[in-house]
Amino acid sequence: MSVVQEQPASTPHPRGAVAVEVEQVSRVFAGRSGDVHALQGVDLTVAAGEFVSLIGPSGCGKSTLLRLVADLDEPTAGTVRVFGRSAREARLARDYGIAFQQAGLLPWRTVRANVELPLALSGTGRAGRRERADELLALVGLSDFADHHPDQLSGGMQQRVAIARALAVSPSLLLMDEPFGALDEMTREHLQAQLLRICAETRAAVVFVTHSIPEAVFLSDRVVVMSPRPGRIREVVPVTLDRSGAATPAVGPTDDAGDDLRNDAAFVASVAAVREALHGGSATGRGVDVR
Ligand SMILES: Nc1ncnc2c1ncn2[C@@H]1O[C@H](COP(=O)(O)OP(=O)(O)OP(=O)(O)O)[C@@H](O)[C@H]1O
Repeated sequence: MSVVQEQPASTPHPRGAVAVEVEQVSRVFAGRSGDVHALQGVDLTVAAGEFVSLIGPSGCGKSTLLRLVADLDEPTAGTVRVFGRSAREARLARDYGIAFQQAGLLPWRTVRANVELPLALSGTGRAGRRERADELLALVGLSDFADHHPDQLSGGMQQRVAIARALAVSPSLLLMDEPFGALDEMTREHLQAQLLRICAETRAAVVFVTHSIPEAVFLSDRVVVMSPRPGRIREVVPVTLDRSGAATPAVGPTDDAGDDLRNDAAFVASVAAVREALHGGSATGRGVDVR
């Protein structure tokens, strides 16, 4: 996992207002039976502090796009910039935190030591690391497992550790690929609310891949709807919701404010708009596995 330099949480990134700029990006993979056009001519700009979800049918290139932003892969054509830098420079400058589908934890380190790792790399002292790691483990509900090793945890718990680790140094940009995919519904909704709160506090920009329309709408300022392969942006659905209630810390074990938001007419309308964008209008919408 990449990690980020510690920056004052409330200060905008020094490189200006654009977190991610993807211009005319294509990615072609050499497959056994010919080229696979995963992405074609994709343009996307994510502002600093903006939450953008990518949604679309399986294989439409969502993860590929995220991996290009993270410099885990290179575009066949086009450019990717992160806070004004190339994706490579941004990775080396540790401009972002990553939480991907596979937790990618280090098996020989305890849960706490995994969360502390990015803090150690950014030079945080021992006491500070421990305090921050314990705070994040409490946030994801894993305080009792700090001294366990990853293989003693369920898949969903491992994912929560990876999320805590991605948040460790309050990144200006979070890249998340179905981070809540393996979680039960209650934990998932709880972590969605926590993520909103964290983003409100840190003003981090987020690029978030999901298969869940309600999840995308709950979290996002804009939902980017992609078309089946070759992945292109079919439509960008703006979401305007008052999330101030949902982003405040829950007092009990449930996130009632999040429930209120999900019952809001504006939420229901946005879910319908994204669903329409995904399924509407063309035969290519068939076979979409998005919930
Ligand atoms: N390294 C690779 N080599 C060859 N083909 C690849 C590679 N990575 C991705 N692909 C292909 O590119 C296409 C897009 O894959 P990608 O994983 O980005 O889709 P996705 O939208 O994230 O899918 P899902 O929702 O199922 O996770 C798929 O057809 C996939 O098989």
